[in-house]
Amino acid sequence: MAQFTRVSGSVGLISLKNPPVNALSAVVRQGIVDTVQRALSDPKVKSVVICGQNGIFCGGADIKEFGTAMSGPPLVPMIHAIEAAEKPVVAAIEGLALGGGLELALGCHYRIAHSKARLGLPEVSLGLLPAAGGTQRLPRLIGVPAALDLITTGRHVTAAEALKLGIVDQVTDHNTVDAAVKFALSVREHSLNARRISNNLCPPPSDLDALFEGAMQKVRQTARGAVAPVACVQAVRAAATMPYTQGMEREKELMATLFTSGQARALQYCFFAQRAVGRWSMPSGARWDTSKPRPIHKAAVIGLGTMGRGITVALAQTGLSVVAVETQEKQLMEAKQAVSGMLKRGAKRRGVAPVLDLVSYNCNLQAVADADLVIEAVFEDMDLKKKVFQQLSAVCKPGTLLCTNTSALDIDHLASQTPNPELVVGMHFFAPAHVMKLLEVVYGSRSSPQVVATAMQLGKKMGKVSVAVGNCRGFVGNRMLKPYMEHAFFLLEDGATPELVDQALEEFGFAMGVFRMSDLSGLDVGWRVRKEDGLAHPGMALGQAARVRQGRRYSPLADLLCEQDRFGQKTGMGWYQYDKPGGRVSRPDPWLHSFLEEYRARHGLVARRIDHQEVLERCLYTMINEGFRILEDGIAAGPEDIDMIYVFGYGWPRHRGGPMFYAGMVGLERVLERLEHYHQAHPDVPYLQPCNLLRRLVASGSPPIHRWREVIKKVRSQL
Ligand SMILES: CC/C=C\CC(=O)SCCNC(=O)CCNC(=O)[C@H](O)C(C)(C)COP(=O)(O)OP(=O)(O)OC[C@H]1O[C@@H](n2cnc3c(N)ncnc32)[C@H](O)[C@@H]1OP(=O)(O)O
Repeated sequence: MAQFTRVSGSVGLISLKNPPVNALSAVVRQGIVDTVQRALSDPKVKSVVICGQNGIFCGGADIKEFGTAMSGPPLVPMIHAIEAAEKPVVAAIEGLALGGGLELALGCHYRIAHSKARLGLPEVSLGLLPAAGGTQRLPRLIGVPAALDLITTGRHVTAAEALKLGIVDQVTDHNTVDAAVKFALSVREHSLNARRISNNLCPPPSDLDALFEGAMQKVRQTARGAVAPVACVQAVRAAATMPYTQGMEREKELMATLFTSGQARALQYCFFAQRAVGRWSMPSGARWDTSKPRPIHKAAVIGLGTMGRGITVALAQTGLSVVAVETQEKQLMEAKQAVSGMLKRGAKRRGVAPVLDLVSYNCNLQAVADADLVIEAVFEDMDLKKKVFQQLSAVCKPGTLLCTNTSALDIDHLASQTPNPELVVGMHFFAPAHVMKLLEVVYGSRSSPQVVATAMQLGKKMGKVSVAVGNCRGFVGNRMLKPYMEHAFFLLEDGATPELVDQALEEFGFAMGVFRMSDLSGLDVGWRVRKEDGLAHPGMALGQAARVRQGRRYSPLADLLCEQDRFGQKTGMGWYQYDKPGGRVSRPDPWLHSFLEEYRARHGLVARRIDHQEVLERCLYTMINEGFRILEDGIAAGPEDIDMIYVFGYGWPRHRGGPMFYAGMVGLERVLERLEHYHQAHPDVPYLQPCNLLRRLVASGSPPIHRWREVIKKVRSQL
């Protein structure tokens, strides 16, 4: 709602009240319409200030309302009425003015911001555009290039940048409402014509066509199939080329296409899912709101390879004191140099001093004795990790949390090496660990809720999206990756090339196709795991039995490449070729194509034409099927957890919402039907067998994703 008071004799003060961010819900919009009318019709009121309660101006339209039938007064006429007012209206911007909130402020005649406020039009990240006049007013106010930047990226600007750009008229370090009231008193007699942004023309850019062509090219390159950034450019073009009223029509038209697009739904789902994963729960009933995290003052990292270095940087950047341990002196010195470099570069980017002093380096495990939390990041080898956990149990002070960065190994087995298994938890970071936003927090059967809460909170402090998951081989992310990759190999056997598979996945929106990704992360990683699992060893890839392992279809293609030292980028060849070891630009490799032909001939396989649809269905639907198994097994609490893991850790296109959301968009019946079809064609691939939960969901009428938990509960209770 909105409250009205008269202050300083003649200033009408309208204050938005809708905690936590004063979103413009129907009630708030109605409140604004009513209070503005009251202020304008009150002869004692000579000017008006609009502010938000609790230190926040406005977080924009109420996103929760987007999926519902809209009620209450619409934003556009409401903002027009404010702009058309004959009394000066001043926006007092504290905290945030985002989306519809900033558009409301742009309808006011003046804007005063607190120095700590942030402003922006982030609609693009929700699959929308600023359709309450934002695409038409902002370019008129600050020019086309700056408006294009803000609207297509959705980035927030500080008050200082907003002042420089001309979005706000004044910045204050003091009480913003007091400053705005004072300002409103000083302008009460001023003419308002020039202050109505919609009256103004866009400052003409020098080469309009080149500017918009460049902008369009840029968004098409970075958007990976997202439609909103393209519509944003089109809407700003309308501002630059059309009178205001026509521009508003164009804005409305473009918004209508976006609003009904699946992408907007997916992106809005991601917005809420990202927040929902913070409200974690465990099968024991322990929850985020009943488990209190422990304070962590000092952390330690054991093993300073790529992962350990990144984790050290991420911890130090939160302000924690970190002991970094690597037993070999030479590697320790190399790691110290690398970590210091990363800290310096990070600090430079953020315009702060590097926190080099927070990290101490040591060859001796004894140095972690007084740490509150230790993260083990040694080589992915169970025996080695077990040894480290045994040593840590002897060295650490009582109560120290013991965390492992394993990407797949059994947390319970590691926990059993310590006298206090309740203190053990997985913290699975993604490389590079100081950059990637995802953290899988893996609880074992005996991890205490307090320990999980501590790991989740630490992840949040590091700026990560932390997702709590249960313990199983590969946890959530890597467990689902296995059938996805396996199917990519089968597709090569059946007639595809790495280029074809990658192109289908990249056109779908993945940052990188499965083979390019495999070359980047190194083929040897998976090879080592398969060898440990008894699935691969030299010579096994020959003969008729080569394509059957443990009673099911197996593709030895990746093993065969590894046997020839084709480990990907690091060796300059893998699924693609590179100009040198460590090279990054992939090129199709004629050697690989002949190798595939020979391989198929040797095994009596006849290559057939594979299209993009088959690639997507076989790779993605098997991955999705495994996601349903994960839900059934209780490894993830809900589909949002899986989706956020894939969006933040595996390059799944955000505008497609994550694999489970995507399954809902495709239609669960369709996913089930295609899995059944492929399973019939490939009965030796168990991953293709539709899982029980998927069948149950379809049998329950394919409910929307937010209602899956009800069915999941029933299925779990029957297992
Ligand atoms: C005609 C169309 C015109 C206009 C279109 C729009 O205005 S679209 C909306 C544009 N605004 C945004 O995109 C802002 C979205 N919100 C945020 O980016 C952040 O929430 C924000 C405001 C920066 C605050 O971040 P913080 O980390 O402090 O808190 P958190 O994100 O956890 O949010 C707290 C709770 O508020 C809910 N919420 C935030 N913004 C909105 C919103 N615009 N509508 C509805 N709800 C919103 C958020 O979900 C959190 O809720 P909770 O239940 O606690 O999880």
